[in-house]
Amino acid sequence: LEHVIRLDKRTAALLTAAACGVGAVVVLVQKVSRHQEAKKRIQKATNLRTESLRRAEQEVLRYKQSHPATSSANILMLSLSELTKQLKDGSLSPEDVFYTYMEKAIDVHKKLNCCTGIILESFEQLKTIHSSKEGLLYGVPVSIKENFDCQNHYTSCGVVINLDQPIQEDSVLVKVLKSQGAIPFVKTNLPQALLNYDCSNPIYGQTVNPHNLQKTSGGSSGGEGALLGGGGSVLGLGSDIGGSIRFPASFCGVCGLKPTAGRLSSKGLKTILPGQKSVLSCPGPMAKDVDSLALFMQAVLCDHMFSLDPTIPPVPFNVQMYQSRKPLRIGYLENDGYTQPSPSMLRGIREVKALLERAGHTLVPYKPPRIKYALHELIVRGVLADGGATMLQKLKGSPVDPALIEQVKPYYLPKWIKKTMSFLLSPVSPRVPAVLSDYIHETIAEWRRLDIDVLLCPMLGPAFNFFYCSRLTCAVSYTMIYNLLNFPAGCLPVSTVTEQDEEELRHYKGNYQDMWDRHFKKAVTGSVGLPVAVQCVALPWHDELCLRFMKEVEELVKESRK
Ligand SMILES: CCCCCCCC/C=C\CCCCCCCC(=O)NCC(=O)O
Repeated sequence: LEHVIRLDKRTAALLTAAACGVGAVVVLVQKVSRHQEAKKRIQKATNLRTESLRRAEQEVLRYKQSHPATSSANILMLSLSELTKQLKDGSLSPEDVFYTYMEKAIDVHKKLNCCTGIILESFEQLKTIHSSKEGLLYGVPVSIKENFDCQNHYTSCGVVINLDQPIQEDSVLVKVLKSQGAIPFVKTNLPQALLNYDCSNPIYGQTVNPHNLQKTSGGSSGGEGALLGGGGSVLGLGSDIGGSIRFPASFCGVCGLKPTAGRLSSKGLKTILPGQKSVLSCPGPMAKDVDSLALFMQAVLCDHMFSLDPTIPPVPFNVQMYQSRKPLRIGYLENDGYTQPSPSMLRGIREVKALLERAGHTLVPYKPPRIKYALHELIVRGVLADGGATMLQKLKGSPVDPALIEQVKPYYLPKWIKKTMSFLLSPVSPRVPAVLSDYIHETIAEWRRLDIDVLLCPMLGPAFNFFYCSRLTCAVSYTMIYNLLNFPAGCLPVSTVTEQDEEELRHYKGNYQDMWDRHFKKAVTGSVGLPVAVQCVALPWHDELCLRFMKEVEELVKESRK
């Protein structure tokens, strides 16, 4: 009997070992085949991009040979309002404008890797564009961030799992832009899974900054920022859940508006956390000047959008509010108490504050109520309520991009470890959760108490060195708070980094003097000459007031340079 038991034990051990072996082989085979599948999909997507660029380049060459008199340099110098005027009165042809921007976009892409593909259908659209002459954007080539659905193109959001089928239908905003005579001509790059303010993914690679190739363009609408900053587009469409329109605008020296979420249609705009409602994502324009942002808003806030997406309040653009010049009471913020601004961010605020005061506005110091609570309790717990599980789901079967890895490492930890770490770290780390409350109304009450119309606050910058964005999620404090509050917020360039700013950075300590503060200092080091921006904010649904404030800052800065 003993012999039989011993034999049975041995058999059981052998069978268990064999089962484990088979299991391991199955897991390995699955992993290898997922990896192969991912490689195939990436190859297919990049081949499509290369082919679209090749065909577009050929078409440009053909056009240039038959139209040698086209004055490209002159077209590229025009602001959007001048361009639309000349297209309308016929002094410029849509063909000349289209081929000029197509050539320039390809050229900029070759330097900055900012496009995920050319929208070849735009060549067809150009042939019938004369029927849209009444449109506010007649003949204007517009660049589109990759996460907006465009018929026949992928909407990957930088993740391989989404490289499944090309999209069947244009997003609402793309349809509306076309009906206003705009020509969506190129799709632009973004970071893997969108929840990052760098601009790199395993499909299309890293987009770099037009002012310094050693810096990131910022993200997530980083392809837009780079293309616009490099002069390859005059108007772009981005999206923003934490600053993704404003970061690349700031890093690349262009303007961007995150409108009130719900003002523009998000139908056909892909996000990585569908159903997450605590912090709202929304589409918005990016361009070289504030008037272009306003023109975009005026064009898309039309009956066509309201009928394609009846969830959007049918409120057209308030031109009167945009053009008003009545003196404002302006709250101003120098340091939110969370991320200490870099010297150039702070100088930007102080210089603009002085210009606004000289122009007759009243400036009132402002501090966001309970910033740590808003960031930790409301934003982190809202966006990462599932411990990052939804995001990790999207990364399955594909390499994690080096520009994202530091951010997602903690998401991979088992739930019990995350909970224990959060509990254990709370006494030692000042940057870990607090309590809940009705924060939006508390903030509005503070605005009412101070009697302020708008807010001037720092905009993160200058452009970061590579691989720092994923280590510095805490630096979204100046932008993501307005997604949480759902206040419209825009940013515009006001200066460039000086030698003096760089010198002062050597003494930067940060509000906490912790690991993040040390990372921040390294992230913005070596930035002389790069753009410096400020952020302008208004109350919900007052998008036109936000733009009007931005416009005034833009004019005052321009005037001060004369
Ligand atoms: C430790 C406190 C930090 C406060 C905020 C942390 C929130 C953590 C979650 C993820 C990081 C978010 C980075 C956001 C970057 C901008 C993303 C964006 O706007 N994407 C656009 C879009 O999704 O359309």
